[in-house]
Amino acid sequence: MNCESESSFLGKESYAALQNSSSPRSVKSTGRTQYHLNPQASYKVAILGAAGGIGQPLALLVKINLYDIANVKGVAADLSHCNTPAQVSDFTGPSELADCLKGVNVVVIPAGVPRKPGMTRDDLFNINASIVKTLVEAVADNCPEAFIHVISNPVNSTVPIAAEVLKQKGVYDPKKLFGVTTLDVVRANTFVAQKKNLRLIDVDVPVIGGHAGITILPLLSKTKPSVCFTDEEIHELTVRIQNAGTEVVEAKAGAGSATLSMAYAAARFVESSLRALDGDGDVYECAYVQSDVADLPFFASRIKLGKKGVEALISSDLQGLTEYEQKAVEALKAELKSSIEKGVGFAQKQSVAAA
Ligand SMILES: NC(=O)C1=CN([C@@H]2O[C@H](COP(=O)(O)OP(=O)(O)OC[C@H]3O[C@@H](n4cnc5c(N)ncnc54)[C@H](O)[C@@H]3O)[C@@H](O)[C@H]2O)C=CC1
Ligand SMILES: O=C([O-])CC(=O)C(=O)O
Repeated sequence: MNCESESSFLGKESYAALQNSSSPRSVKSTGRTQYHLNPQASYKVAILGAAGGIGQPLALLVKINLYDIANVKGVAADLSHCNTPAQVSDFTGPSELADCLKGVNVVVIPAGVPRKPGMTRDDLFNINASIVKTLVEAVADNCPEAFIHVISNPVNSTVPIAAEVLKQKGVYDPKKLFGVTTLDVVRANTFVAQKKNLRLIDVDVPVIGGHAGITILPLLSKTKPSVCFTDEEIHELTVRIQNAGTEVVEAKAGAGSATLSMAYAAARFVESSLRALDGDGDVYECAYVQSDVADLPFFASRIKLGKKGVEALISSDLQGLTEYEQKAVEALKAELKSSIEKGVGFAQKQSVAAA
């Protein structure tokens, strides 16, 4: 089955809700409250892992091509009754993956297993590394020009795996590969607004580094609007943001990790990507990408998104850091480096084994 969105990727109502409840800097900095995608344009988004805890609510917000190894027909049938313009199609199993990906502009990958209490994200490596590798190979074969959003954990390693796979296939464009760290920003904005009694819509905290434990580093000194924090508040907020995923894993007590907030965050990142593809010249998000801002090959920072993907890395966020933040940047480097090397090593070994 093939599908195409008729006008915008979200139904009018979902799109408006998302616009009103998220606060990307770009929207505020231009004084705009809403960006409308070109009604003549048509974009395709595929979700790989669409039957899962993240995939289903994400599909509600971004209903387009849904793929899973599990049956995704019911999810598609259910969503198809929403009176929103985007069409939804379902694809199940490896034999339908190529059809799902043909002509797609944005591929979102939440396929893989989630954590249970007591596990680290890295404990998911053995299962999720192969899943991401296989799916990215299919992306390389069927829609090599697409923006790729990697959600599957451990993101610090799965993104380098995806990069190696794309290199092996000869189609790597570092500007189009993203580890999705939007949830870290969403959490930082929420927790800061709560703590300081600010309007949520006004708050924007850049989060840099990676997506696990101490590699998640909110730059509270760069919060917009400018806010004064005590040292205790900075430490408490930083630790809460770093452990927020674990907070949800423990509260769910074995039933998985964050799904609804992740779907919300992923929909925001998809929306930003589509706005960029559509020609909006003012789109900024944080994401984990190939980078040169911190002596590591991959690093999360604010980026400017354009039609061709990453247009600029906003390295100025790393200047003028507080002593606390500088120490935290230095402290995260060893763990992030080792996660990157683990991902690269895995992909290279697999390639040698296959040769
Ligand atoms: N980047 C981030 O901020 C976050 C990342 N995650 C990660 O997202 C991933 C998914 O989480 P959930 O949706 O809660 O898990 P889930 O288990 O509910 O769903 C995963 C889905 O992936 C599917 N799947 C497995 N192998 C596949 C394959 N080869 N091809 C296509 N689909 C496949 C499964 O059938 C399932 O429907 C986990 O690795 C989790 O750690 C979760 C929250 C936040
Ligand atoms: O904590 C997890 O395993 C899922 C995740 O990445 C998050 O919620 O940030």
